[in-house]
Order: sequence, then C-alpha cells, then structure tokens
Amino acid sequence: MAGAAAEVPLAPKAGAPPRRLNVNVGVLGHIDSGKTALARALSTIGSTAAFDRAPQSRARGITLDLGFSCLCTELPPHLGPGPGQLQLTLVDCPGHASLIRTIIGGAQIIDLMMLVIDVTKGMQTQSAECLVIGQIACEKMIVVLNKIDLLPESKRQAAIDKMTKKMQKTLESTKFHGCPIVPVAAKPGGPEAPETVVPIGVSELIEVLKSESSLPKRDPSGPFLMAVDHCFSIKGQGTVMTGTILSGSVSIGDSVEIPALKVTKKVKSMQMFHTPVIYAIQGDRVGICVTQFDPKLLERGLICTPESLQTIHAGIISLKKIPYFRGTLHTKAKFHITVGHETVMGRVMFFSPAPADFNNEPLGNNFDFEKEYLYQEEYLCKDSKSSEENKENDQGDERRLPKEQWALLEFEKPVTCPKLCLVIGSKLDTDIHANACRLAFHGVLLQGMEDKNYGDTFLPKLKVYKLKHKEGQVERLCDDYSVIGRSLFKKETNIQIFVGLKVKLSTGEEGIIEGGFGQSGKFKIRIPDGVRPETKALLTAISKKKPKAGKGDAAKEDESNKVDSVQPVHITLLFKRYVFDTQKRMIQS
Ligand SMILES: Nc1nc2c(ncn2[C@@H]2O[C@H](COP(=O)(O)OP(=O)(O)OP(=O)(O)O)[C@@H](O)[C@H]2O)c(=O)[nH]1
Ligand SMILES: [Mg+2]
Repeated sequence: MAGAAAEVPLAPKAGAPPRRLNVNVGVLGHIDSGKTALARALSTIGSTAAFDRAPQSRARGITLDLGFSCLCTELPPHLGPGPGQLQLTLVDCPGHASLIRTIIGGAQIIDLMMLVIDVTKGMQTQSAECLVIGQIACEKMIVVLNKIDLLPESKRQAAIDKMTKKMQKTLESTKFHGCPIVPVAAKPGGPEAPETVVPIGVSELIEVLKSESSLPKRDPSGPFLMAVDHCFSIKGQGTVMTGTILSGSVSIGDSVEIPALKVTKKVKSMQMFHTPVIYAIQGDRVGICVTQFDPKLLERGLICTPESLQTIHAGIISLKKIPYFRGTLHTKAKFHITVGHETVMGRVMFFSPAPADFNNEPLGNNFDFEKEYLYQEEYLCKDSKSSEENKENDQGDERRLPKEQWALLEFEKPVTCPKLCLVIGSKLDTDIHANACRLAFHGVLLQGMEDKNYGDTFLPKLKVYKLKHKEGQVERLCDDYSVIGRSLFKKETNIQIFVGLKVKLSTGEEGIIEGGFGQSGKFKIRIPDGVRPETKALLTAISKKKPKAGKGDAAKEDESNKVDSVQPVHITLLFKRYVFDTQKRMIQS
C-alpha cells in the first residue's frame, strides 16, 4: 500500500508511550446515509486505511471495506485522572447490504456505535439491521441524523424534532432507549460541494462522543488475539499487519501465529497511530511489523498467540432468535453463519432442555453433556408451532418456553475462531430489496468440534433425543392375560425390534409387546396383571359390533348403533430415541 511507509515503525523508542486512551467508534448505517462523509468530517488524522482509498470503492462511490481513521481530543475528566489524550478510532463500516459480513466483523471491535440516519429518509432496511447488530455486539450508541442541510431552513428544526421523536420511539424497546440523538450535516451541499465546506453540528457531536466514551475493557491476561484489517509490506523491514487487539497483549519479540497461513512470526516492531510502542493490549489499534511474508495472502483475518485458536467443523451454541427476523428457524435449514470473524454456510439442528428442565436457569457459557436434551423441529418461540413433544409444556393457550435453547451447527468448511465467540446466523440470500431483516439468530459458541470425524467421535456424547409416540388399537381379547393389537405398526415393520417394550391401554392396563401376530402388522400384548373385567366387557361389545352387520336388517342396525357409541381401546407406545445413537436404541423410562 503506497503512502503507508511513513507510518511504519523503524525502531521502537524506549520508554512508555504517552497516555492515550483508545476508544473504537463504529460508524454504521444504511447505504449512502453519509457514514464516510461523517468519518471524514470527524477525523483529524487519517490512518492507513481510511476514506474509501481503495480505487474500486472510489470508482463506485461506496465503501467496500472497513475504513479506519482517528480523532484525538483531550481526555474528558470522567476518563481521568490527569492529562492525556482520548483517541477515537472511527471504524467506517460499509452500508451496502451485500457487505453485512464485514459489518458484523466491524461491530465486534467497537466500544461505541454511531448509527447514521439520513434525516430525510429515517430508518431504512440496513439501519434496522445495524441496530440489530448493535444490540448484539455493542454496549452504547449515538444516533446521528445526517444531511440536515437538505431540510429547508424554515422547517429544519421542526423536521429534526419530528425525526428525533420518531427515533426515540423506535429505540424505546431496545437496549439503546434514551441514547443521544445528534443532528449534523457531514457534507452540506452533497458531492458537488467543495472539499472546504464546513460541516454543521460536528463539534457538538464530538462533545457527545467524548461524554459517551467510557473506559473500554482492557485486560492484558489471556491469549493474544487481534483482528487484522490491513496488511502491507515494507521493503527491507518486513510485513505490517494493522488491526485491533481483541484480547490479551503483545510485546516486541513475541511470537504470533497467523492461523490462515499456518505460520508463526516474530514481532519486530509496533506502532500505534504514528508512535512506536513496545507493548499493546486489548482495545489498542496497532500496526505490527513481522518478518517478511506476502501481504496478499492475508487481507483480513486473525493473528494470535500460537495455538490459541481452534479450527472447527461443527459446534454447539446457545442462541436466541432475532425478533425482527420474519419466518421460523427450522432444523436442517442452512444459514450463513458468522463465527467470530469468519462467515461460512452451515446447517443447524435446534434443541431445548428436556421438559422437566424447562424452567432451569441458563447455565451461562457452559454446556452440560450429562443432561438430556429434547430435539426440536424448529426453534421454540411464541409463534412456532407446537409439536407433540412440547405439548406437555403448553398450558392451554399459554406456552411455556425454555429459558435457554441450543443448536448444533455443522459447517460446510472449517472455521478458525476463539473460544466462546459470537455467532450470528443470517439468510443473506434473501433479496436485499425485500425490506426484511436478514439476521436470524445470535449466540455464543460453547463447544467446538475440531475432529473432522466429529459425527463418530463427538456427537454420540450429545444426548439429544426425540420422543416417539405411536398409537394403535386393541383388536380383540386373546385370553385373560393377553390381547391382540393393530394399527400401531405398518405391515412391513419388523415387530421383532419392539418386543419387550411397554405399552399402555386407554383402559389403564400396562402391557408388554410379546411378538407379531399374523402377517398384517398385528401383534400380541401380554398384560401381566391380567385384563380387567370392564375391559373384557368392552372388547366383547366392540367385537360384536364389527363383524358383518347385515344389510337392511333393522334389528341388527339398532344393535350396531348402540355399539357405535362404544369407544375402541387404544394402545400407546412411548419411547425415546437419541438422535446420535448409532444403534438407534429405543429407551423407555
Ligand atoms: N447534502 C448532503 N449530502 C451528504 C451529506 N453527507 C454525505 N452526503 C452525500 O451523500 C452521499 C453518500 O455519502 P457517503 O459518505 O459516501 O455515504 P456512506 O454512508 O459512507 O455510503 P456507503 O459507505 O456506500 O454505505 C455522497 O454523495 C455525499 O456527498 C450531508 O450532510 N449533506
Ligand atoms: Mg461509506
């Protein structure tokens, strides 16, 4: 990358860097709302990647990738003590719908989010998606109403007030309710206006940014992990990777792994916004210079403490549906799944606690392999349809929902990610003009499966079961201790595998399947406690009704009307089958 050379550390200066607190501010919003114009207006120093520098993106006039720039002001008192600088790193996210994966990646490194709204348009489809991502990945937000210069001056304030009210209403039910809403014009006059045009409201916005900034989480412990957003080489120096440190810390001389390339490199030097440093921690934005490798091999990706990341083929997540997503979440459906910073296609299988555990409190970031779980055809929510298995949790019209639900994700190709990382499932193939939220669910990766043969080596440990329910009828009495049943199995079913299973009669007796009877799927049930006299009477009545009621015979018809009111005796067979049991055993309690 041309022009980058000046920013690369040549040699680390001795001594501690000046006190400078870095806060990452995401700039998100619908396409063309003016995010790049706003970042430009806010920045005083541009970093290597800012302002749509890529030639393709300048030609199309849209942001194709994350842009980074920064703004330095004095440290506000609430972030004190003492003098110092607050460095706001602006992460300009693309707005175009097709770039949502990049936005999700960007959102995970920000401490504070600015949602840019075109004041003449209000909330648009991707503004809503950004709001959803913000709710999942960010703690704090500022709404920026941009392009106020387009409002006629006489009605400007009234229009701003109206849009402010509207936004307050939209945010009411979100975690950002009551957040600041700031009107600006980042580039009054639009694209034709000269570069020298003075933005409106930007200094007020800077004050709000300062007061909303809080100390980001900064913890040097744990493995080092950095999201690299740009990579370039410097002749005679090495290759520089710039990015944000997501966890841990890094010092000159450390070894860092580039998992995508399966190589480990030594850190030669580092720089934070033009200043050489010897050490950097979580939340910092740094350029790390390592021994030479081809920068084309790594445009975007993670670097880390050697062997601290996992490369997984499947995983178990705890998850929640995104309420704005229309439609149901079906087991076996395919989604685009963003795992940490990578997005792959994957298939899902949903499961819930076993009915007895429905009210259990969530386990946080743990998954209990000792427990049993109930397979679900679809994620359970207020409007998902109720299956047989869930009925015992439905009380009248009131549905009891579990406090926690999970999914098994199986990826089409392996992904490299940290433990307990954020997972977002989306339907990116939905028409981007459809005006619908494409983000379907979000969750936390609780368990990754690194073995390619996880189906054999790992899944049998996962006790997810289906509850099988079969209904049949007693055909006739056999003797005092047995009856013949029908309609429970298909004609071709091998009844032998059901021998020994317990069944229950609607008259109360418990029985055991003893074996097939004849050729048509009938079978014999042994009743160890004996058939009750009432049941015998009932069965006699039923068998009288059935055979050959002659035509036109009034007396017989009368008789048959009487027995029509006699209910048949039902047989119920209930058993569990574990989804990943290779032997397909049927289990009864
Ligand atoms: N009138 C007016 N036009 C603006 C303002 N801010 C931005 N624009 C124009 O709006 C268009 C889009 O601005 P950008 O900053 O590229 O928008 P963006 O949100 O970064 O767009 P993407 O990155 O492609 O999603 C450009 O033509 C800008 O000149 C403003 O305050 N007033
Ligand atoms: Mg842009």
